[in-house]
Amino acid sequence: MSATDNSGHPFDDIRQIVAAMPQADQQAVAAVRARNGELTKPAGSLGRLEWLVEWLAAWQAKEKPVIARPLVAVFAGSHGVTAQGVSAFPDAVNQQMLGNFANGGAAINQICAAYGLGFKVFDLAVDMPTRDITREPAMGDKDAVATMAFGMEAIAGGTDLLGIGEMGIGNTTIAAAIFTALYGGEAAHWVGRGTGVDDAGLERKVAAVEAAIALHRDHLDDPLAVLARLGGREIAAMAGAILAARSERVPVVVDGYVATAAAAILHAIDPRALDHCVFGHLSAEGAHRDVLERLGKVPLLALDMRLGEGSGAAMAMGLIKAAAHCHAGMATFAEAAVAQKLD
Ligand SMILES: O=C(O)c1ccc[n+]([C@@H]2O[C@H](COP(=O)([O-])O)[C@@H](O)[C@H]2O)c1
Ligand SMILES: Cc1cc2nc[nH]c2cc1C
Repeated sequence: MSATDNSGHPFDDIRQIVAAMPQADQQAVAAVRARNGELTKPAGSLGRLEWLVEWLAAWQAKEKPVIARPLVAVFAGSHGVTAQGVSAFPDAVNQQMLGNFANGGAAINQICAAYGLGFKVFDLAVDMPTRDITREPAMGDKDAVATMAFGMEAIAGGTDLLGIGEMGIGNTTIAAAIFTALYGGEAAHWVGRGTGVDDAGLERKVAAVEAAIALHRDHLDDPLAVLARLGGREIAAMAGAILAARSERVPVVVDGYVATAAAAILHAIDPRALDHCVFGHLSAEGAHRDVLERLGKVPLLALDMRLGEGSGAAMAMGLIKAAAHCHAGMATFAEAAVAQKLD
């Protein structure tokens, strides 16, 4: 199925892919549970690590899940809304950080190196910002769908665990606008300090989100219209990548507040759309906890991180790898001649 068919409204293609999503493989989950009961540890003693292996098995449809080619995909975009003075950093940082990623100098390079994770960057035309959402739709509907299709390429090289992250000065304002559109409430509830704006910057962010919601209010019923009107290209691409991963049964680890905005768009289309996703960490961006509760997700880590660039997802991928290793490599009680629990 292609996301760029010419027939009908461009959003129809995305809805078709969502409607055709595969579901969890319960047989693989049952096999993991059975082996888990034999391994040399008290039942349940690896806590959520045990659940993580069930989750991997459910989506990989494998009785022994493998993480041989983990990949962190980082999507970079630029935002016209920065004209409203909503970030502590200039737009130029986007291009400069692309250079830093390529040279191995960013935090994400080091986390990937530490945990043996592949790393790929997708440049969503950082030299061509989306339009300022306080004045115009960020993108046309076709652009948004084409950008989702580009994001779907993230898994083209093959991966068995996909981390989703982003880079985009101004995109915590974009994420806050998306959450305000999806969930309602005061803009101030969804706005945080991002890269570290001062109080005046925070006020400008709230004003920008309020202006964007007022301008686009008659067009925010459809989550894909929310994505096109308010979203950045990297957010559309992340939504595409998460959806493509589902179609190919690749488990996904979502990064922080901004990446969660992409996931929330899919969840608003179909609440089952994130069943193949875990959330790597609880971002320091204040409203992340509220969003994760709405998505019914418990973050794996809480490290007060607020960097983006897939860093929180990558940290969690290290522990997911360890969970898979325990399951695959531990001895059973019989193999190790260890006495079982007393009855
Ligand atoms: O996703 C998060 O939790 C997060 C929280 C704070 C900042 N960021 C990163 O910081 C940039 C956006 O911050 P800002 O202040 O420019 O909106 C962007 O590059 C994000 O990757 C990301
Ligand atoms: C330096 C810098 C690095 C980043 N990585 C992700 N977002 C970022 C924002 C800034 C400002």
